[in-house]
Amino acid sequence: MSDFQYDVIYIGSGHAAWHGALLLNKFKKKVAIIEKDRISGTCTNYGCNPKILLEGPFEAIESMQHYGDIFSNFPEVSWPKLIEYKQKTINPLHEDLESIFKEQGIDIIKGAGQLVDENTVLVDGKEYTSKYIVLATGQRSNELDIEGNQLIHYSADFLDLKDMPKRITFIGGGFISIEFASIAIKTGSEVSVIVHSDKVLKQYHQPYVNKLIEKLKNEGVSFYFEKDIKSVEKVDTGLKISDDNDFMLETDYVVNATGRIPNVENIGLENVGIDYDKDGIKVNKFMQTNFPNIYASGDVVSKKTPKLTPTATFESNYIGVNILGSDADKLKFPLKALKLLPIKYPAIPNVVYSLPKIAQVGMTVENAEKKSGYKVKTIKFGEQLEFQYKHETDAEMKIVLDRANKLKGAVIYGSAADDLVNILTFIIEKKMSGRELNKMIFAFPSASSGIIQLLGIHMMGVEINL
Ligand SMILES: Cc1cc2nc3c(=O)[nH]c(=O)nc-3n(C[C@H](O)[C@H](O)[C@H](O)COP(=O)(O)OP(=O)(O)OC[C@H]3O[C@@H](n4cnc5c(N)ncnc54)[C@H](O)[C@@H]3O)c2cc1C
Ligand SMILES: NC(=O)c1ccc[n+]([C@@H]2O[C@H](COP(=O)([O-])OP(=O)(O)OC[C@H]3O[C@@H](n4cnc5c(N)ncnc54)[C@H](O)[C@@H]3O)[C@@H](O)[C@H]2O)c1
Repeated sequence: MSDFQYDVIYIGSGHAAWHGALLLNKFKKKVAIIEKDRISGTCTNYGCNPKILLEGPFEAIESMQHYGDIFSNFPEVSWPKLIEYKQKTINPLHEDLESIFKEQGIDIIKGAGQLVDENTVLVDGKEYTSKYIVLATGQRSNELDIEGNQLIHYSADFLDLKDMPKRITFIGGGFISIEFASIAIKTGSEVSVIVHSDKVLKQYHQPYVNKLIEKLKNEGVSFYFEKDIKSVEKVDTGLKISDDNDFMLETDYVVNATGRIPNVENIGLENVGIDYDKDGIKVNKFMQTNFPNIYASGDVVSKKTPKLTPTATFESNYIGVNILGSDADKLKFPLKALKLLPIKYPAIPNVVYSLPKIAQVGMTVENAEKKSGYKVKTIKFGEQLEFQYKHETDAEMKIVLDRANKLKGAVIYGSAADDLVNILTFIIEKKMSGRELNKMIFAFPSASSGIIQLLGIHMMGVEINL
């Protein structure tokens, strides 16, 4: 053991931290996690987990609706009871994880951590020293510098709303607005989405995004494009949202979902001289900051890679293995293979958890259409596999194949897009051929088996127009 109290200190306890912390702890490293809020970070407490829990009952009803008049009545969701259920299920998670970390021998230090020098972190007036430090402070909701800012709420507030307001408005056209609008409209609330530009979900295949927007509009969501909101004001009948021109909308509740910004302030970056920019902390290809013993991980990193839970987890494991150094030889493949090699991300699937979902992985259709040597095929599996795919007839996907008919990318529109995209990610990563895919046996009937079969036929280079 060195002169330091710890081998590794993590500032932040989200996915970018705890996966690596557990790994290092397993290899007898002395580890501490500093956290100023709930242990386990945004995804567990205020993000992915509560969101998917709230979406579940509405998705179940929507899948019943695909059966047309087979059902004569549809159940009604009690939002207050759903929130109670969410609180009962999600609220204990941070304590459960805290207990697990402590049982494993990881020290949990509650409070805001701030670097004092390259080996010292200050928490509530007490200093802790460590050989390595991992900065994993994540992001927070962007605030709009507009009049009436104090009347605006954020994603975490929405996920804890005891009663759904009669009228609710989301500002922003990204993941959070679209996912939450998909839920809110199902509760009978009057839902509006105000968008800065002329597009929503810019990074996704726009024909599928437009299909989703049309569906949401049909359900009653109002979209207002190219609006630059300048004020929110309390009026007798609710809240008035305005821009600098003549746009005005009355609502009861406003959610600002205009993006998230990295938590780089007040963590002592200046005390040490750690480089950062508006997108986060700068790192090299080994996830090290400009101080080799200080790493940054997850959402707080300035990176082109999507800021998601799986990428934060991947980085956390990668950093853990690199810190382990020689101990990494004891690790099993593939973690061992990461040791001291520059970080290399595999294909990263990403999903909009709207109703229905849109998922993308690998090369986009747009890029494939610009480059030579790639073809784009459309598989209308909702129509072609009507009963297997639970009567969701407008579900479909577009696949990108290279000259050898290997799968390079895909975009999926449909309620099972999240699971399907994982299968397609596997096929892309394993560079499977159509022949290899067709040699395998999959359970039948299932939504995925039929889709894989259609995919396999395309990957054999067979032109099909079913
Ligand atoms: C509403 C919502 C839905 C989302 N849905 C998805 C999804 O479906 N799929 C997906 O992949 N991603 C989703 N995300 C993104 C995902 O939550 C993040 O990518 C992920 O949480 C990043 O992990 P992290 O550890 O880098 O940061 P975080 O989980 O944000 O953890 C950072 C932690 O650091 C703590 N901290 C900050 N400063 C200090 C300090 N000075 N001292 C001590 N502690 C500090 C914070 O309190 C926080 O707990 C969603 C995000 C939101 C907001
Ligand atoms: N399913 C998922 O994986 C998922 C779900 C939710 C959140 N997230 C993560 O959380 C992040 C934050 O989500 P988000 O929806 O807040 O951000 P986002 O980056 O997805 O979208 C932000 C939206 O706000 C708009 N905008 C920016 N400034 C604006 C302004 N001044 N006025 C009006 N609109 C403005 C942008 O044009 C964009 O449409 C995501 O980027 C993602 O990393 C992921």
